[in-house]
Amino acid sequence: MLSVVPDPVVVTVPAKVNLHLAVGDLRDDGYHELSTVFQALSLSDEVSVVPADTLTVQVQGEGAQFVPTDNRNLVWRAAEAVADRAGREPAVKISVRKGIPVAGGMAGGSADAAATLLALDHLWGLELDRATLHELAADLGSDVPFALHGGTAVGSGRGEHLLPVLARDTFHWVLALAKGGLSTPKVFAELDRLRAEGRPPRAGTPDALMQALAAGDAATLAPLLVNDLQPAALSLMPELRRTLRAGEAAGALAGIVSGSGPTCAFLCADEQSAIQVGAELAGVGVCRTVRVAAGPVPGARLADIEEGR
Ligand SMILES: C[C@@](CO)(OP(=O)(O)O)[C@H](O)COP(=O)(O)OP(=O)(O)OC[C@H]1O[C@@H](n2ccc(N)nc2=O)[C@H](O)[C@@H]1O
Ligand SMILES: Nc1ncnc2c1ncn2[C@@H]1O[C@H](COP(=O)(O)OP(=O)(O)O)[C@@H](O)[C@H]1O
Repeated sequence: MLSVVPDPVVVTVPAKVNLHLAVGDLRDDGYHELSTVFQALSLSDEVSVVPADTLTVQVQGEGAQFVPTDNRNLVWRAAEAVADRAGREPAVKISVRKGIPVAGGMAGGSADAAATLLALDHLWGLELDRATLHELAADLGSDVPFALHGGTAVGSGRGEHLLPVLARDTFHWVLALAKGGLSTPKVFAELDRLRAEGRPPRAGTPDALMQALAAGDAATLAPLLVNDLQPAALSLMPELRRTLRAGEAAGALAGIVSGSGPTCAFLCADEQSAIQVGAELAGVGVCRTVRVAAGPVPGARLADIEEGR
């Protein structure tokens, strides 16, 4: 008898950069109150799911050797959460192809979790509504709802309450991927330590930044990029100062640490400039590798299997 191997459900999901990241005080639940503007970038992971006897996870691609394949992987937890909601066993094989740097401040694990929610919803024909997917996402991590959402959005609370932001046109970025990673909780803890010593200053409101986004004006946007976690990331990884200086010297409009770092994101005037900045930055040895990306792009979405493969 012929056994039919079902087609996998494949979802692509973008990385994010925080254009504005204002970190409030530590809350009783161990999280910091955030006010952030996220933008989804054209650097993505791909998550495939296929029915299997038991839940397994495999990871390949960029930094795969640093990613756990057991229940510490966010895709594992996402699968259990959807299965629980559907009242069934999480009997699937999940394959993750990483393009987003691991522990890079670009929310790769969160992206994979969001992709898994969408993929299993489709595989199991659940037709969960957006609100349910969002609720499952927020339970998995602060950045997971944005990975579902994509585009450009303001996040509040832990980052899980989202409102879309109008961004005209496309912005062009160069990403400098670092040699190691930074742990998100350690970077927040370092910020608390620096603040206890009375430094550094806190970001204000993102009103002017939102106007620059609506106008699609990269030159106006550049000096408004701000990240309260940057001093903490630089304190833990001082060599990032050189990376930031090198990107600006290469012609970027501005450079910023992405989220909790250590990836540095450089906003460029246009695509041509991004290609030039990327090439120059790659040549000066201040990072492991560079990527050119554009944003905003949509959130997690089913890959078009007919056309794509
Ligand atoms: C900093 C940001 C900015 O977008 O992203 P990354 O740069 O890590 O990608 C996020 O807030 C990270 O979100 P995410 O990586 O999902 O974090 P979570 O799993 O929810 O939290 C991990 C840990 O980080 C700290 N944490 C996280 C979010 C927050 N608002 N306050 C915190 O203090 C807490 O110690 C928490 O236990
Ligand atoms: N699917 C996943 N992809 C990447 N990292 C994951 C994943 N699941 C769990 N992790 C763990 O989460 C940590 C943070 O990863 P990641 O989401 O890539 O970075 P960040 O929180 O800086 O945006 C990693 O060091 C890894 O151990």
